[in-house]
Amino acid sequence: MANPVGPTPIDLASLKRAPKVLLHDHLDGGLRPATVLELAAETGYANLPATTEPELAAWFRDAADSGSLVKYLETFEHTVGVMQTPEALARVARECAEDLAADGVVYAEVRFAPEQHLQRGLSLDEVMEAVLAGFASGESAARTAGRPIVVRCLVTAMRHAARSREIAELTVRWRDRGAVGFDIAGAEAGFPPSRHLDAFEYMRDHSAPFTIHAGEAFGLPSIHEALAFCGCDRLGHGVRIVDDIDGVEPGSADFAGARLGRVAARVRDARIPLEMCPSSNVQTGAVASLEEHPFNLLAQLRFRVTVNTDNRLMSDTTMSKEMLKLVETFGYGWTDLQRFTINAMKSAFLPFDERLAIIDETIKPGFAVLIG
Ligand SMILES: O=c1[nH]cnc2c1ncn2[C@@H]1O[C@H](CO)[C@@H](O)[C@H]1O
Ligand SMILES: [Zn+2]
Repeated sequence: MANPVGPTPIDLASLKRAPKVLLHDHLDGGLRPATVLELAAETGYANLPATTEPELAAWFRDAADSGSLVKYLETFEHTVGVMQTPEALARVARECAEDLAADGVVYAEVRFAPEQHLQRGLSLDEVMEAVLAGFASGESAARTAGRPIVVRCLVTAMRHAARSREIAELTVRWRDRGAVGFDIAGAEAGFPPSRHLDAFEYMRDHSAPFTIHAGEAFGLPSIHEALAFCGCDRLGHGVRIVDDIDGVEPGSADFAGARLGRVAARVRDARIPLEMCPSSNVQTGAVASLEEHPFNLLAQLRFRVTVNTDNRLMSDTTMSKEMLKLVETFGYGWTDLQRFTINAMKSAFLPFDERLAIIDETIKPGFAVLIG
């Protein structure tokens, strides 16, 4: 129904009502601080760097604010450390679905690396079972609370390790039970995507999609490899694609003279989705500040940009907060936010008919109310 008084002002409360789509969110980067403390007590994890909820929340945010991806990733030791039992994994997954739904996310792909959750003897399949059961239970709690959400899982392999082929097989094994795609994550410099070619070949051989963290802490060659050698369907971050665009001054709003190199042109022409995570990129030093984030340049040049959280705990963020930051920095309105949201839904690893239904039945009507 149209809003008789025109567009709703954009603030955190109205953004929470907007139907949002999240493609890049790490399960082990989104725990509630209180849950980290409780799980540590329950499972006997003794290495937490703080003992109260506010101190722990601040510790994650400040430690992640390091300007270096490698240092940023060190904070995951403590979240992964408390996610080693089926009960803990299921609880974290359930709360993740509930928290996203409460923020107005209607579709989410949440990723994690099963190989990091074997410290207490679980098998890879037991880890998958616990996490997917947690998502299902979170979905049903959200439905009961009147905020329905669809949550699917992306299965990540760690790029410094050597289990990616096995993880790709795990993904395909679970694909009809909620695992919709595969990913590689972890430190990027020194660990190029081409180290994991056999995993990507396995995915392609099984007609199964994957995304690759590329162009975050390392430059254009990483993006080129991810596309040309590995054949990824989406790019995690991909911010360094800006290195292949000339003719625009950093921070300038004049995009008319932009010239795209071959890789950037390929990304735009093939409509390769970019999973952009603004706050995370500032924390890891991938960009110097939000003002200098290439999100707006890429959006204006009509790359298929999407808005994501990456790690809600480390960045003290939500989808609504990421959108608010973009609105405040670049002056976006509801129609821009709707475009980014539809970009994301079109790029999801969900079957086409299900994507279309969410766009037509949830996203467009939800934004229509706000646009007025
Ligand atoms: O922005 C990122 N870049 C690369 N790796 C990441 C990022 N955020 C999290 N992880 C890594 O992915 C693992 C599985 O979820 C996390 O444990 C963390 O090591
Ligand atoms: Zn990530």
